[in-house]
Amino acid sequence: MKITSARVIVTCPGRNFVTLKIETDEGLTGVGDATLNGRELAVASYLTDHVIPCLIGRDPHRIEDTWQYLYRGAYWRRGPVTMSAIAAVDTALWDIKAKAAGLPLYQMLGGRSRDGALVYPHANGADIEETVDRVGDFLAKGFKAVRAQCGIPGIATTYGVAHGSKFYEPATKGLPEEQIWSTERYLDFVPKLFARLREVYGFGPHFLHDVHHRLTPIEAARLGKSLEPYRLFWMEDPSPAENQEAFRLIRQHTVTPIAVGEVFNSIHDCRELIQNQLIDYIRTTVVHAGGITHLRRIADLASLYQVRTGSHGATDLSPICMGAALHFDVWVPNFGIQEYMIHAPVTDEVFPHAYTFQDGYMFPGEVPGHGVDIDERLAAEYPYDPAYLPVCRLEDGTLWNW
Ligand SMILES: O=C(O)[C@@H](O)[C@@H](O)[C@H](O)[C@H](O)CO
Ligand SMILES: [Mg+2]
Repeated sequence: MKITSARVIVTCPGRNFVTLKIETDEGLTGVGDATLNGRELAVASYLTDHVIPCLIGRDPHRIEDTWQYLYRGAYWRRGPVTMSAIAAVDTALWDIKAKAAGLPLYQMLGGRSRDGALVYPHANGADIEETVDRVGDFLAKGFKAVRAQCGIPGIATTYGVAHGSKFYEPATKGLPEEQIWSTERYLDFVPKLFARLREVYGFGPHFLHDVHHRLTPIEAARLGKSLEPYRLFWMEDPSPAENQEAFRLIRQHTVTPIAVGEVFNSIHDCRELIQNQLIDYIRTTVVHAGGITHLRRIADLASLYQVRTGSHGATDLSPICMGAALHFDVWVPNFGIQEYMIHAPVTDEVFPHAYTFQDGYMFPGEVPGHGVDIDERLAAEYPYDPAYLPVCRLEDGTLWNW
């Protein structure tokens, strides 16, 4: 089999997505997600201008060799743009390989380790009682784990909380929105949210919380300690992780489990965190961490240290990434949980998919490949619409981590 053509499809059904479609001389096609929120066209150009010309004529079955060719062959290694582009190729090739075998992708990875993947959605509200109600809505739908984020008194805009009645969505149209942050107000407030959630729902459901890189290590340690009575499933991204060693300080102070890695793109970003057992869950994804081929390497390293997977699954990762992730999740031995921030109906229409949700779990489906496609005719009706992630400032104007 040979790759005869490949193209990038940029579309905005509700939000922007970048998709790579690879075609072969045997009529089999595969698709991969290449979406990098707020920097979409950089990956589209990387693929169109620099990667696709190298793919034509190659054997699509040689996934590992193609991965190495694009990683080592570029000379300039790693980084979110490069690794998202490689991921798109890798995902599309796994899709083709599984379709050629007539098998769902998880069978190509080694078969099922479990029936379905435990998932968590996002509940958010302007105040504690609204957040408690939103969590209740998800529990009523059968979810067994829910992430809770809440507006903080005295801060106009809080990470993870919707403006008005619209669903929360990270990127906004126009130039980056500026948000204000107060660590002091946040640290005082968050334990009250989880105290109330445990009071209302008891200790049956799993609760998760995303700090979104806002704290210094000692502040993160304080938050972890103050949340211990509420037994969170995890505290996510408590502090920026460029300095992996910094997590030792957090770890020494608290037994609240820690999840990190949605912004990582390489095994080297998390090697020390994993080998020193400074985290409990690794959140690298198919799209931003070099595809299934590289994610598998990260998960295997993590398994040696009893670190489990908890892949990023926000709406800015396309249904193609979600489909591929679910095949990975039902296979990977050291699975923890999968994020499932539910896509808008218009997104689902453009990306028809075989995956389903039932009683707190998601199932990748049994169709050959990863089970997600793109309706190109419909996609063309939603042209690219530039949007940016917000930026964050402290109350005195200092630029901070969003
Ligand atoms: O855990 C999460 O889902 C978040 O951290 C993301 O929504 C993140 O803000 C976006 O993916 C950024 O594009
Ligand atoms: Mg996050």
